[in-house]
Amino acid sequence: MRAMPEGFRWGVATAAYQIEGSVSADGRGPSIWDTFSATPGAVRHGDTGAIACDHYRRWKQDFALLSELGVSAYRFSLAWPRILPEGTGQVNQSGLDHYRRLVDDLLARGIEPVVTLYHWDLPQALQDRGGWTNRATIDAFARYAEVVAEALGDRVPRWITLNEPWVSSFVGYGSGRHAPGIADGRSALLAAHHLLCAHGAAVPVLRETSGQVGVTVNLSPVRPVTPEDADAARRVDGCQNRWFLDPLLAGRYPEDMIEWYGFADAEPGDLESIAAPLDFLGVNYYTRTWVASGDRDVPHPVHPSLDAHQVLPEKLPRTLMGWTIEPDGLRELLVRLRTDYPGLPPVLITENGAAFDDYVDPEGGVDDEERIAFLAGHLSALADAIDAGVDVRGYFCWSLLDNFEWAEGYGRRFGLYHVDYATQHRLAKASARWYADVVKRNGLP
Ligand SMILES: OC[C@@H]1[C@@H](O)[C@H](O)[C@@H](O)c2[nH]c(CCc3ccccc3)c[n+]21
Repeated sequence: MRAMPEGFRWGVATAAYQIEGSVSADGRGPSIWDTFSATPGAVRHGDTGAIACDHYRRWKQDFALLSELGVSAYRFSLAWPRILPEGTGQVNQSGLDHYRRLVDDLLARGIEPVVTLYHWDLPQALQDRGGWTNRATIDAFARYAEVVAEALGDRVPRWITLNEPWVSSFVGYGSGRHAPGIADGRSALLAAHHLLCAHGAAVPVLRETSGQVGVTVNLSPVRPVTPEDADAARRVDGCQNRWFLDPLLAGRYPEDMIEWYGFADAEPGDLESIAAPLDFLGVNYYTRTWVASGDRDVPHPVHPSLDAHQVLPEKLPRTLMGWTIEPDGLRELLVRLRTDYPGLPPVLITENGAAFDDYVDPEGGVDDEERIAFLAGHLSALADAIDAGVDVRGYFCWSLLDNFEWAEGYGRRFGLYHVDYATQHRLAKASARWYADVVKRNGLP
């Protein structure tokens, strides 16, 4: 038995654009993901979030699944375009009312709402003015945080300002593989900086509420495939991990990367604002990053697209996303955080999970043993990190439901519950029953 500490929070996570659907209902405005997914070739099979899991209408049944799992917390995101359809200006009360209902139902179930303000669905109207490359978007985000704090501030116990600023900036503005589909290195750096500044502007606003405040970053330990790749690996670590951890936790950008990028867009006061004290750090972990520079160095300044540099050692098992299955990477990254960042606040694992080729068998079940093994391995590694002294307060499995997996569309299933998109029927996979037992025991059997 690997028991987690007393009071450990067990949860599952989702995000608005990936599950809600109803993209034009009740005054919602368009987001950059509505625009991007409607762009031919942008998303596999031309999939979009227009319907998704129809959660905007089926949320009450889905919340019954949370009670079935017995989770003590549920992480989800608010759709900025439902609350401020133009990104700024007029507030849409219907949008706020929807999320008030969700939060109140969770509280009535004894489930802690952990609310992400921004999980990639920037209002298109803001992107029309440059989006995250426009410094004005910082103020727009701060105003959005004020509107949300006023509406929900008395009943949300934990706020997450941003989900994964690295993906929003380097994948959305650097590689172009995510919305808004821009492939420009300098835009990626500007977007990353303004996202961090937006986080810094929102922290004091959310601190006025009764809730704790944090931010979620995706972290991945970086390994060189051969010793000759060590420099390239250090740069990928600098881009993917340190470019966000250093400002957030130490109030500075990493020197080696400032030089590598020639970055000079921080204004006086920015870094102090970004480094606002956090009540917790959200960490999303999925895999290690393997880097082979080969005859090319890490391209300047964008994070190498995963295909070009993710030369995966053949011997390692992979998920359907092509990501290596490396549970010990979770322990490794948490111990590194504790070692390298003295200011590290308590940690929440705000995402961990995997996509496998789920199959509904003739008896109507999904016996996803690979997912159970994946989760068990990562929870064991998490227990090792906690035994090593890392202060981890909770774990959120990605995801409650199969959902819209961004550029991969619906072809990649991460859910504990299988979704038949033709009927919207939810079906508990074997992993859902397994996870419910882990939650009940407060640890691995
Ligand atoms: O890909 C699974 C999940 C997404 O569905 C979540 O919305 C997102 O927060 C999330 N982040 C990561 C790791 C970073 C990453 C995201 C997308 C593409 C490549 C790497 C994996 N996931």
